[in-house]
Amino acid sequence: MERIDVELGQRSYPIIIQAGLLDSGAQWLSEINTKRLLVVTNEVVAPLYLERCVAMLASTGKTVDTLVLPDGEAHKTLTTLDGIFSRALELGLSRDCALVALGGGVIGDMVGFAAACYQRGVPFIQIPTTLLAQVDSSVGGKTAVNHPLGKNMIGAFHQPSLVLMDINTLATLPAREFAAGMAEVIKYGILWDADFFAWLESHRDDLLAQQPEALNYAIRRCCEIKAEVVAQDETEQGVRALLNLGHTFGHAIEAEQGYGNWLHGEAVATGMVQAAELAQQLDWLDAEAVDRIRALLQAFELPVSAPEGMGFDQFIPHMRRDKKVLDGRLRLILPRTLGRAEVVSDVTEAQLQQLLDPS
Ligand SMILES: NC(=O)c1ccc[n+]([C@@H]2O[C@H](COP(=O)([O-])OP(=O)(O)OC[C@H]3O[C@@H](n4cnc5c(N)ncnc54)[C@H](O)[C@@H]3O)[C@@H](O)[C@H]2O)c1
Ligand SMILES: O=C(O)C(=O)C[C@@H](O)[C@H](O)[C@H](O)COP(=O)(O)O
Ligand SMILES: [Zn+2]
Repeated sequence: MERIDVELGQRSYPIIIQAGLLDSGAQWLSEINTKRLLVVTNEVVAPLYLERCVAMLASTGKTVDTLVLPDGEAHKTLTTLDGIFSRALELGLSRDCALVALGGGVIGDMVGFAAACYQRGVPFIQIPTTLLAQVDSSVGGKTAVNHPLGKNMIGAFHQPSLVLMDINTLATLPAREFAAGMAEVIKYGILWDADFFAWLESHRDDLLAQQPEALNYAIRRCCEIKAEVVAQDETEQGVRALLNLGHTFGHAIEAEQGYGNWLHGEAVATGMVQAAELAQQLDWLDAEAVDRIRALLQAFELPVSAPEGMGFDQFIPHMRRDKKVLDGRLRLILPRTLGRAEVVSDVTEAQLQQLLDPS
């Protein structure tokens, strides 16, 4: 069992990583001061894990209700959120309830946002079941839904009270979703920890085979980094923006292609290569480092170039709406070297055009 604490004063919480936790996690609920839980999941995860999750939660003596949502990024909307509120109200849940997110990042982001809003805020618990959710989205309290004009545009910072990760749930994850999670894993190596990046390169085959020790280490290291960054800067006033490496380009791809057509991790993989290429253009990063980033992502069969037909004119309207824009200026996260990223606010549109419309 691994325990990592996200240190945020009164909003601190533990991340517990353990195989089998879906059945054995009840002890961690003792500090959640509520008698009623609403578990929200989706139609793919429900048949796999809902019954076991409910049995584990109910063994604490709490009353457990459920809600099963449609699956997919296209449903990460205000309309779906309204369904969560309706279910909670129909059940008569008051402020002393807690919501439980059982699923990937889409469920986690929506349930977290519902918890931030329902009766002006109730606690929530993350039980992430995708690699992406375990290494990234279940930690740190960014919650949101999408808007047709932009990713995660409507949301709130609302920290979970507990994160329970059962790595056994990854056994049922489709290969494409596993790869998408690896994009965010590789992100931490590029932006924060060069040794971790090198470890990922040298354990590539173990990770591709989903060898448990390698997977466990990768998940733990990502959670440690995310916990450290979030503890320093909960609401992205500074260092937390680095976790957005590749996302200005990536979110543009997701929105432009239609939510769900490119997976978040796939779009971020391409966005990180674009950020690395831009850093090379600025003489920050040498060609060898860019090649290493590209090669590691490609080893997991992640895309490393923009979708067909998507150039400067398609990227730029989305990029101008990015949440990091300040005073009308784009702020991009670029790798300075492998293992260190920085916020840059003086990239010109001409430089972006050179990157996005090559030839
Ligand atoms: N809040 C954050 O800090 C943060 C960080 C990164 C990403 N995100 C968000 O997370 C979302 C992406 O999350 P995701 O990649 O987990 O996608 P997802 O939630 O759509 O899950 C991927 C697919 O796997 C299915 N699934 C989930 N668990 C499974 C399991 N154990 N076995 C089989 N199938 C399973 C899901 O139903 C879905 O079809 C995006 O909306 C992204 O914006 C948020
Ligand atoms: O936790 C963060 O901070 C991140 O930026 C993590 C990202 O991987 C994640 O996709 C996040 O949801 C993006 O945030 P946004 O503010 O750009 O919507
Ligand atoms: Zn992300």
